[in-house]
Amino acid sequence: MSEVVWTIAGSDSGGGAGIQADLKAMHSFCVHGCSAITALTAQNSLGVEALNPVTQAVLESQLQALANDLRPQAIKIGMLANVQQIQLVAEHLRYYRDNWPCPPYVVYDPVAIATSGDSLIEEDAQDDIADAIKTHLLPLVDVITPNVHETQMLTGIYLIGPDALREAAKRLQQWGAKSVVIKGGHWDYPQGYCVDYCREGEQEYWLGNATITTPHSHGTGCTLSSVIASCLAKGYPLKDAFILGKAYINAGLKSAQRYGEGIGPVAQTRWPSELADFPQVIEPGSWLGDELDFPCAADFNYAAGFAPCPQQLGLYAVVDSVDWLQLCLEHGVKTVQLRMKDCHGEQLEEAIKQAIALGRAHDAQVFINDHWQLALKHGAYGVHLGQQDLHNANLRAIQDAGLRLGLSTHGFYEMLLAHNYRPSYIALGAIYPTTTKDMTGQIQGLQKLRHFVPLMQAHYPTVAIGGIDLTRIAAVVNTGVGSVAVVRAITEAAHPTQAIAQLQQAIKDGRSEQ
Ligand SMILES: Cc1ncc(COP(=O)(O)OP(=O)(O)O)c(N)n1
Ligand SMILES: Cc1ncsc1CCOP(=O)(O)O
Ligand SMILES: [Mg+2]
Repeated sequence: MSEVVWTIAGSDSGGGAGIQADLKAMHSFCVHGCSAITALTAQNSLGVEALNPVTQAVLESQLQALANDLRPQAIKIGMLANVQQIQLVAEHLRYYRDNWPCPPYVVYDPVAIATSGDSLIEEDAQDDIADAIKTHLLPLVDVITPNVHETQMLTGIYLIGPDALREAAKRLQQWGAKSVVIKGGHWDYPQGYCVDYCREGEQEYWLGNATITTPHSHGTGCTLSSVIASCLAKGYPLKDAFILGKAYINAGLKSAQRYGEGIGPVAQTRWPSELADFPQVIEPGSWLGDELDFPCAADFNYAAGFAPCPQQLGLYAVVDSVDWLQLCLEHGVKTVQLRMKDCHGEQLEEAIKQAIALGRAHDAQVFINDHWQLALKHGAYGVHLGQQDLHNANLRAIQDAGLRLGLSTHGFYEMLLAHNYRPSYIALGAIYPTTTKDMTGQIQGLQKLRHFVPLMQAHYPTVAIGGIDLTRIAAVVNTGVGSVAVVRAITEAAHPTQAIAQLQQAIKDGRSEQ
């Protein structure tokens, strides 16, 4: 059953923004959208002709009907036309928070001005509205998604550079919003780029892409916040929800069309699957990172990438000893990783040397986990690193020495971060629960793997890892993933050599069915 998401927002008679956009975006992300309408705006592509807020009773009755039967996993709030509506919605949200066993995520897009430049709040009450938002609504909001104008209107901070965005986001958090996404669509900093900022608790990250030039951008704010709400409802972390929202908007801007004589709507497409539509995670040392003055110590060459490895890595055995490594190689496994967590000093170095030599003797791809210095020293085929290692390892040295680099990822944000480095392969995990490693909160499931593979495999060899065994391997291979990495399916099998043969056969069978 799909998740339920509400939009509490205004109707746009022109069909491009408001609840019309929200419901279409929710449909694209496979959730069931419900609506409580705050105003029946009279709009077309040229502007807003009337606001027509509904009465308190009309709004109240819609919220009651939904609460009685269709409890949501997430609520997106858009246009609230006046102070009374803000207070009413806040009262309801407080009730859900205090009384429902699973209160919904609340995503608030503080719509104040339409793309046409027209106001969407009752103009004589602007200050009162801003005060009511801060006092009543923000303490109940998980994510607020203002654009630069709305951020300035709410905080009074003029957004001249990255530090001003940080300060404004902190201020919105002080008023109660847990996370803040500031949309850079109107920021144009650096020129020709759209840079968005997210502050989640104490953490911050920046996403950027070249500006997509089209006049037809009506409804982008409504759409982005609806996608974020839908993805939160589906269990994605905010980082991934934000990225999926950006990719959806980028794809929509690229195919936006004119309807009417003015500003057309962003197109509502489908779940994004083209890497070219995804934003870049901006890191220190990248061009955008330099433009934003991110402090940078390393001189990594982002453009150069890492040496390639075969597109289909096949069965990928991850083992913790040279004996296991040898057994796998002798039984035809061509991709093996030495993952030794409790071995140090000379013993570790000796094991790594032997593993590299065995890999060469069997003409196989042997990756060394974690110990990149020893892998470099002894000329390994490749190194496998986790996301945390990216900031400690000397990636430049690994790159210059021609070693392959495999990177772990756990979702869209980490995939895009990995993509910055142009690694030799990208792994996604854990697909299923596993006892080999604590992956609490990081179980991806098959559905996410189904999104990961088409996005990545035109660009990288892909690997699925975590909890995969003979009973699950067919479903995993069916996603089109290039390689299946396993630990226990081999090392805890009653007959490991037989298990290797069966796993290899399952991969072969799965491929021939594709
Ligand atoms: C193929 C493959 N994918 C992911 C991992 C996990 O690596 P990492 O994140 O470095 O965690 P540890 O393995 O070091 O616990 C992997 N080893 N192999
Ligand atoms: C190292 C690692 N990284 C993500 S899941 C995992 C463990 C996979 O082990 P198993 O195949 O036994 O579930
Ligand atoms: Mg590691």
